[in-house]
Amino acid sequence: MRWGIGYYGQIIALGMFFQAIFPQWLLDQFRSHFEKHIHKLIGYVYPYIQISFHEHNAASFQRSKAYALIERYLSTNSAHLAKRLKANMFKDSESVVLSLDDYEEVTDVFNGVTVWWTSNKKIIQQRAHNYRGDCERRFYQLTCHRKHRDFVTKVYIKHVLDEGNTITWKTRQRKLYTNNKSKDWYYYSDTLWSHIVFEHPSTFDTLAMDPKKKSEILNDLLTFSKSKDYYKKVGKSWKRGYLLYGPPGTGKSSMIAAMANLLEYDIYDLELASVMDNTDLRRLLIETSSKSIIVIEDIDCSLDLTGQRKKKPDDGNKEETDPIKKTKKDKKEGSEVTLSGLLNFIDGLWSACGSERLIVFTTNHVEKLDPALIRRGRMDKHIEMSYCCFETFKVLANNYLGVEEHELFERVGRLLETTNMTPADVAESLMPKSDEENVEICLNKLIKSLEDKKDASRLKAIEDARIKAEEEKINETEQVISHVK
Ligand SMILES: Nc1ncnc2c1ncn2[C@@H]1O[C@H](COP(=O)(O)OP(=O)(O)OP(=O)(O)O)[C@@H](O)[C@H]1O
Repeated sequence: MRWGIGYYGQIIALGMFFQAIFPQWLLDQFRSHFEKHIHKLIGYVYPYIQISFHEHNAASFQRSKAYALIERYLSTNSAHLAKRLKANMFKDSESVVLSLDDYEEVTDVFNGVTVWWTSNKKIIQQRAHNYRGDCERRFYQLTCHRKHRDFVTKVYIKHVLDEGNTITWKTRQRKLYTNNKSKDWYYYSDTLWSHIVFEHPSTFDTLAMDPKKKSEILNDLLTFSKSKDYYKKVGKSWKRGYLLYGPPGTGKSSMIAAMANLLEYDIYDLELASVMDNTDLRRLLIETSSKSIIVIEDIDCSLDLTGQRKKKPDDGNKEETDPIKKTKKDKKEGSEVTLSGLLNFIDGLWSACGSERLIVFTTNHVEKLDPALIRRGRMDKHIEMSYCCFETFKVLANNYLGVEEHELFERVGRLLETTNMTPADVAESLMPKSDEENVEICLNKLIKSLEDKKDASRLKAIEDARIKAEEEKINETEQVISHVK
């Protein structure tokens, strides 16, 4: 006798097996087939797809970054929107943004693909224990043809967000920061820097200096700003030091403003005299942002050769009566920034926090600076801002009087060859002081002040020579007397 499930048993088992597998398989087959056809069918009737970008993140209620970038992109790239600038303009803290009216459509064409944007809103009823009310949810809706789905989701949206980022960066208001705050600020604020909007009009066009030198600096700056990968490749942090030196009024501050305007950087004007100690200096550094210029003006007045901080003349002996302020003042006077602290600030480990940064020192007396402070690698480029030469004068004449040529130019040129006058003084003479002062009057004013200066320096040279001769005579007489004795 044989034991087993038998012929019928085998068939039933097989049946049960297929029943277990097939329904699912069949259903899956059917669904995928069916869905494909349904999509095709919808595609024939309505061949477009829509993608929404909500203003607020549902979970955190924070404003969505993508929404803000799309807003920037649409407001700048839509000629249609630009036309009705007056209608929908509102000013946020940073810059002007144009918004799209509800349900208004804007068409955008990118690489031959057309998409349509609309601004929309949804009213949602909210019910919390103690709150009941409607809440408005705004969103942008992007419509495109179904066949461009991949291109739109993978390429176009990335393009919109990148452009939005660039526009945001370009249209933002730049800032001028300072660490020199009123004393009370220290008690009420956690931030080390205070700022105002930076709106200096100086540019490389208005900057008067030798054109060859100017274009060299311009190229240097532009190359720096595009060298992210290069700095990474050579293992250097992405920063560059500039030392600007020359007599007062030769345009050092104007140069810094022109640099900031060219690269669209913020400026951190660091006043070393207000920094308590090296730790404070490091904290200030950490709080600076990328794409910025850190400036220390008149560096020779802040540190002496031994690296000790100089006391401000008006620090004085005034007795502080307010006990809180007294403690603070005592603390400030007891602290100091050292040369090594400053060197660490420029190229120590901490200086690598943040990137794309320029560090600029200015001084009227380059010879007084410690060589360690200005060696290449720390201050990569040394720029001398000098007295006005003929080329410099031509830029100033164009800026202040709007002339490129004049018969008096030759005379001015000859005088500038023999007389040291700063661009600030030249600019002052060239600036018309009333409506009656025309080009000729202004140029004659400049010639007069150049001649006066030349005479004054000649007289000074004669006087110096006389004093020197007298001193030599006295020395000689003293030597003769001592010899006779
Ligand atoms: N090279 C220049 N090009 C254009 N304008 C200049 C130049 N130099 C000076 N000026 C004019 O003179 C004024 C003073 O110049 P600026 O403050 O830039 O000089 P500075 O060298 O920084 O002086 P200081 O050493 O005293 O700070 C500026 O407002 C500017 O109008």
